[in-house]
Amino acid sequence: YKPASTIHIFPNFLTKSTCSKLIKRCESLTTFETLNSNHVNFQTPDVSLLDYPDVMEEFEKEFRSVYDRAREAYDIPIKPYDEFDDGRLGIEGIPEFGSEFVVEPYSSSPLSFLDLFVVKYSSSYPELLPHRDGSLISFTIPLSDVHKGGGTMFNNLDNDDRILTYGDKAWGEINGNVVKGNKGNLILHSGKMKHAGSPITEGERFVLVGFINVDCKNKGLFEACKNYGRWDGLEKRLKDLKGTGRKLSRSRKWGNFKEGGMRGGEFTYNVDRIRKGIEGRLKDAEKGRNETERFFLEECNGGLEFD
Ligand SMILES: O=C(O)CCC(=O)C(=O)O
Ligand SMILES: [Fe+2]
Repeated sequence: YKPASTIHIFPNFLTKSTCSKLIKRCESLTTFETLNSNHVNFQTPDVSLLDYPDVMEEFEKEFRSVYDRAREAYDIPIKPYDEFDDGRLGIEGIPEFGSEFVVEPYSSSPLSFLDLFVVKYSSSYPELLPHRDGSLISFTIPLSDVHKGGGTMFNNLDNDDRILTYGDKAWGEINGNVVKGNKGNLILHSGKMKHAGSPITEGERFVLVGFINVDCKNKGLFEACKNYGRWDGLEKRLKDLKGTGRKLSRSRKWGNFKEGGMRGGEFTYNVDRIRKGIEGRLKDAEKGRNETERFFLEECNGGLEFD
């Protein structure tokens, strides 16, 4: 494995015109005036593209190739979800929540978006404080470059040893511990490394941010991170939906949780059961049963190196 502390940069991942198109599209959907409460602890003025299937479709090719680059960067094999699923998460019909909440348990890719959103930083919201994401893998793609300051700060980045670029070396610049990639660059990093949105001092900064979920059998911490990260958002969505008669389902296409109607092969989520599953995963991970688990435990899950 490459160290989880490596920041992977793919220059010119999106063309400049795709970046502008995406900003325009988002501005037609929101004024970016309110904070997105889906991100429980670190809210940003953003629009979640997962709520807009037509946008997901319009940029499908680009979004899908994020998965390809993530697999390349983190050596993630392509396998159907069924092969990984050992059933321990306990997704099955349990009456507690009634049939109000349903999910589709299968996904054809080990990767899926926990969230995918465009943030707008401006004088009214110039920065995002240091945090870890719920996701094991996260990414940012700068969509604009007409601002001063900005960029993504990584707590423990004191030189560019941790940066791995692919192809074109002219990716942008590093100032202290702030990575300021050029417009359209894909910057992949572990969500478990502490990072922040560095303050902008002038102009506006649009950035596409994604939280990537990783499914992988018998890799305790993969699972722990996955479910731990998923928990906040899922719990919030369940709360919001309770009593409304609306349903929560898992989109087959993108593997993320979405509001939606009933589809074939669905199961009911039992919240306590999921919580138990998550706790079990975390315990397994703490025991460090195998090399992979130890690796992620030490390197990814808040080891001292990352504080
Ligand atoms: O603005 C950035 O570069 C980082 C954004 C971020 O970390 C997040 O939205 O979770
Ligand atoms: Fe983040």
